[in-house]
Amino acid sequence: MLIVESKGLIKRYGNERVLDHAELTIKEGEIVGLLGPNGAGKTTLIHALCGLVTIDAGTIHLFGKELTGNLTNIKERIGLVTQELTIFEELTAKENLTFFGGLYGLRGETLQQRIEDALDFVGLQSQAKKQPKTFSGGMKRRLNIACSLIHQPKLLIMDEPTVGIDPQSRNHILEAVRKLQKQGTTILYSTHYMEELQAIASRVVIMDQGHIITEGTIKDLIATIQHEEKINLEVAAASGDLLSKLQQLEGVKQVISEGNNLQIISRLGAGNLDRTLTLAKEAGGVLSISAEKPTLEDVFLTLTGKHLRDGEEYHE
Ligand SMILES: Nc1ncnc2c1ncn2[C@@H]1O[C@H](COP(=O)(O)OP(=O)(O)OP(=O)(O)O)[C@@H](O)[C@H]1O
Repeated sequence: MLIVESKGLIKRYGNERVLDHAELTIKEGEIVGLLGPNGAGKTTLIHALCGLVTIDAGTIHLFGKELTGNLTNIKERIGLVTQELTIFEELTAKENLTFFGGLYGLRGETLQQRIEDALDFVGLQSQAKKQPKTFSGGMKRRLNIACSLIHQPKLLIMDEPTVGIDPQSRNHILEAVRKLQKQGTTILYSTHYMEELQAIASRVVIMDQGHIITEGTIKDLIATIQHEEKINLEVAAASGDLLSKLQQLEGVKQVISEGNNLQIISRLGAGNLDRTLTLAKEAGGVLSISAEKPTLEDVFLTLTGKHLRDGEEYHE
């Protein structure tokens, strides 16, 4: 079953088309990664899917129903983790969850059980009675996620949930996302961090200038780009003779040397690792070697001509 189906979405701010025929489908049980450079329209798309911005044209179906008119029945099945924190700093973690649970009509024992489950899910059980103002940035983000899970949504939409957080909190969040998927939740996950998608996404959708420019599994996306293989080599002695022999290997496009560090760039599939190693050993020995395969970052760069935003330092 399709949980999300948007067709021909257009959203204008002034003369700018922020969404320009954005088409997105998400099947039940998928974790779909949403990637795009700054300003691509990801947050606008997410807000449109949650009914938070009105669209100028197009249709959105969630759980098979069109997102128009009375939305309560649809909205209660969605959880949104916003980019900005939506928790109350002066309330304890438990009081925050009680508040958000109350908004969904949860009461009594059910609410208490959900609060425990939500805290457990994000690894904050021991912090239940503490105020978020005493938390690290990562703990606040985890509480923010717990608040959006309290009503056990069938579709969870996460808009850059790990920006600027510590590695431990990031791992907690990725682990929680995997667990949610196993429990049957469908997830749309927007991020700038390729390695997160590598770890969790069933499928990746790349967005630029208001529309989806490509989508597929990470493996399939990488297979679509013609790329080079790179071998990085540190040798005992980078003689002119070695450089010229490496240059003559079949499929080698370029040999870049910087002291005893060499980078050999070959056509994809040239399979020069063994031959490179043999030549370097004959020339005096190899201190280190590594091979680089094309990554999702390369796909992104090829398609958009842009780098993703540099990863921020985390701050506590
Ligand atoms: N309320 C608004 N009024 C006017 N312009 C807006 C508004 N909201 C977004 N925009 C513009 O729409 C474009 C897309 O913004 P959006 O936040 O959807 O991008 P994004 O892909 O989520 O970017 P980021 O990765 O930086 O969060 C940007 O040019 C932004 O300035």
